Amino acid sequence: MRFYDPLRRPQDGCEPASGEERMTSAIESGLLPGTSETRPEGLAVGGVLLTELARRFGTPLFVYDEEHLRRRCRDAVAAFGRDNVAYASKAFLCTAMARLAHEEGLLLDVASGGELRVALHAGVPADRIVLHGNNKDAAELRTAMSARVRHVVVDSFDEMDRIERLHAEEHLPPARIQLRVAPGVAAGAHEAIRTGGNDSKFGFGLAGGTAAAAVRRAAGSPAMILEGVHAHVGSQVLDTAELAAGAAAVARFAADTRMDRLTVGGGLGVAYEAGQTPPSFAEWAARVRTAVRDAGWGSSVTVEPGRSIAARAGLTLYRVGTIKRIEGVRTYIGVDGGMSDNLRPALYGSRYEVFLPRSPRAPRPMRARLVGKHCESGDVIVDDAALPADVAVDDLLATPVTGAYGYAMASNYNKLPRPAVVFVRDGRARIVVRRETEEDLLRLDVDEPAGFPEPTRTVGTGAGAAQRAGTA
Ligand SMILES: Cc1ncc(COP(=O)(O)O)c(C=O)c1O
Ligand SMILES: N[C@@H](CCCC[NH3+])C(=O)O
Repeated sequence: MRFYDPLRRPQDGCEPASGEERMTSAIESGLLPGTSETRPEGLAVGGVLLTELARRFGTPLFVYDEEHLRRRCRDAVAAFGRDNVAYASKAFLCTAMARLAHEEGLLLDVASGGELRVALHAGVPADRIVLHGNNKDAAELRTAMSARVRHVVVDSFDEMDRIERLHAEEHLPPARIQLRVAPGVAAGAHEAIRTGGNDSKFGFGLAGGTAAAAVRRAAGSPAMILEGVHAHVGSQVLDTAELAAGAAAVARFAADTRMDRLTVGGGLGVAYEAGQTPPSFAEWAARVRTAVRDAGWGSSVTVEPGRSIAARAGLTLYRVGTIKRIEGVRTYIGVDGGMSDNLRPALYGSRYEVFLPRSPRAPRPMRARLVGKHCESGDVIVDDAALPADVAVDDLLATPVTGAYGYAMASNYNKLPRPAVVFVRDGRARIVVRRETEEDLLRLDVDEPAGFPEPTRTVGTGAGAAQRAGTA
C-alpha cells in the first residue's frame, strides 16, 4: 500500500481546476460558506467581516458559518429522513458542534472514548450516539454500554470478547450493536482514506464468510443485541456510483441475514477548488436507495456524513508574515499557521484555494506557494496558489473548505498552540473552542527529578541488570 508520494501529489479525487477557473474571485468560486457576502470593507460571513474576526480573535482562526452547518444538516435529513443521518463527528467536533447536530435532528457517530465524552458532555442523549472504532478498548466499551448508547458498531471478534466480559463480569447491560462489514468495495480520493476493501483494518470481511460468522456469534451471545450491519467504503468520494456499489454489497448481506437496520457510512466528497461540482445529498440518497432496493433491501438506510456537513461551512484565516520571491523559481508566501492546523496537503496531497478577504471580487493572476511556519519544507498549505497581485505582508488570507478534518487533525507540532474556533451567525461571533496558550503547551509536562527505574528496584543480577536499574 503506497500512501504519500510527494512527486506525484494526488488530489482530492478531482482534476485540478483549469487556469481560468483558478482565476475566479472568492465570491465566484462556489467554495465559500453559504452566508458569505461582499461589503465595501471586504468579505463577511454570518454577517461579520472576516477582517474584524481576525482583529478580535487573532490568527490563525477557524471560522464556521453556523447557518451553513445547520442548512447542511437539514438537507441531509431531508434527503435521508429523520433518524437516518448520523453526523460523523471525527470531521469536526466540539461541544457546540455536537449540540448543533443534535438540535438539527442528527444522530452522532463518535469514533473514540474522547469523542463520546464530548458528545455526552454536550447533552446528546446516549440513545442518539453510535460508537465506532476498529480497536475499542474496555474503557470505551464500558462507557458506551453503561450509558446505553444507541449502537456499538462492532468491528472484530476481539471486541466481542471484551463486550462479553463486561456483560458477564461487570453486569453491564447487553450492547445494542451493528456489525461493521468490509464489503470488498473501496472508494475515496486517496489510499489512506479508503476503508471498505478486503485489505482493510476495518470490519468483518464479506469475503470468506467472516461477516456471516460474526452474525452467528453476535446472534447467539447474551451480551449483544444484533440490530444491523454497517459498511463505509471511504471518504471524499465524488462519484455516487462508488458509494452505491458499497451500499449494494452490504444491502445484499443485510437482506440475506434478515437485519433490521442498514448503515452505509459517509464518504460524500466536496469541492476544494473552484469549478468542481460535488453531488448533492439528494443525488446521493437517490443513488443509494435504488442500489439497495435492487439488492433486495426493503427498509430505510442510515448514512454518516462528516466532511459533506462541515467542510464548506468552515474556513481558516491566516496572517501573511513573509513573502520570498526567488527569481525564475517561485514565490513563497509564509503565514502564521501551517501543517499543524491543516495536515491534509502534507498527508494526502490535498489541494486548496486561498483568497484575500479584503478584496473578495479581485481576480487572482499571481502564482505563489502558500506555506506555513513549521520547520519542514513539506509544510505547504496551497502548492500552487492563485492570488490577487497586490498581496502584501500583514495581509489577511482565507483558505476556504477547511471545516472538515482541519481542526480535527490539528497538532502542536513545533509547539504551536492550536487556533481558536468561532461560530458566526446573524452578525454575531462566538468562540466555541478557545485558542491554546503557551501555558497550555506546558500543562502536561512533568518536571520532577526522580526517574525510573529507581536505584533500589534492581531486578535480576549482574552488570546488565544493575545498568538497567541505573545503579551501575
Ligand atoms: C465509519 C465512518 N463513518 C463515517 C465517516 C465519515 O466520512 P466522511 O467524512 O467522508 O463523510 C467515516 C470516515 O471516513 C467513517 O470511517
Ligand atoms: N482525515 C481524512 C478523512 C478520514 C475519514 C475518516 N474515516 C481527510 O481529511 O480526508
